[in-house]
Amino acid sequence: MTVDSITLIQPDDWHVHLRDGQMLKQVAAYTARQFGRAIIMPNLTPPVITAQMASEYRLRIKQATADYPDFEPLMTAYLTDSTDPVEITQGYKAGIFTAAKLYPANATTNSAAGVTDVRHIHGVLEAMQGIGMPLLVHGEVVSEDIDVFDREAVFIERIMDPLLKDFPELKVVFEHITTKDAADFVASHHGRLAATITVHHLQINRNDMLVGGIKPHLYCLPVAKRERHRQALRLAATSGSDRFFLGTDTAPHAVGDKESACGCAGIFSAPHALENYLQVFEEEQALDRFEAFASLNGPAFYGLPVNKKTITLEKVIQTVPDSAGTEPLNVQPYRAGDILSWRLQQ
Ligand SMILES: NC(=O)N[C@@H](CC(=O)O)C(=O)O
Ligand SMILES: [Zn+2]
Ligand SMILES: [Zn+2]
Repeated sequence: MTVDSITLIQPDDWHVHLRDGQMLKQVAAYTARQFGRAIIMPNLTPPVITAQMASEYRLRIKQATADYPDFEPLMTAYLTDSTDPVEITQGYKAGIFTAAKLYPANATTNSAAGVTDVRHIHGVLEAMQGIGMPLLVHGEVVSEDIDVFDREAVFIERIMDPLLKDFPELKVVFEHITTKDAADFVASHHGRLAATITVHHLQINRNDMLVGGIKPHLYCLPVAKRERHRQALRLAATSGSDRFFLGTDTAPHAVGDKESACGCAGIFSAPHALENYLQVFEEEQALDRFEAFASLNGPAFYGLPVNKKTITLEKVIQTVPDSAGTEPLNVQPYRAGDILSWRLQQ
């Protein structure tokens, strides 16, 4: 049976980098036009560490998305070695913070101020566990002796597994998983562990990034892995398990910073995120499971209501534009120039 349109409860994006200043102004609407809510990552310079900083940043996002007044940014706190548990819990209780983000120091973009050892934040995690505040984790070790393709799998045994044992009631989201190891770990864990899966990790493997010339616009962290991992992620996303949900990790960097001798990590996937995810579910013959992944599992995990609106995607082809924004901060959308088979009705 062919389907030519699909209507579902409006999805949320549980992992988004909107940046700030001019970049925020030029990328925010791409997220707001599709999603009801978005978990906003705090890795700005300087990072968002206080409730005051988060509420000011939230206002700037609301201004940048004024055309979509119903769009709700959900703010996160950037954890450092010296984060005060009181700051985090008060921010959560005041409704400013929805979650807190653990970046292992130097694991990814703007993570220099991240956590050097999880022991330093045990007090914060204890407090978060007590109030049901989710911990979002960039799950990669940073040890120089660990190959970059193994950093997520090693993180599971060295950090994630002990952390979950130390805090059995803590809600944890393993962000942007890229390996079969992580998908299996989440699926088999009986506690409050979930994972976001990006659309690019469902669509590309490391060959796409490296064969026939290096593609800087497909470089992100965690880096895309072997084909067997991509297949495992597709199985997990379409499995019907409520522990996997949509998180694009859209991470815009100016073209000049991507096409560089030392290019930044991050894929700007916001513009056609839903169309690409839907294509994956169609290819996996799992269209009937898309709404749970995109619109139901995330709110259930976070303890939030589902969105009231619905959206419709139609079987209409469209070409992804080559560029967004203005120089020198112009960005290249994921799959620029490709023809997509679905289109979000506006
Ligand atoms: N995903 C990325 O490759 N980059 C993100 C940071 C992150 O999510 O790790 C960014 O902020 O650019
Ligand atoms: Zn990350
Ligand atoms: Zn991210």
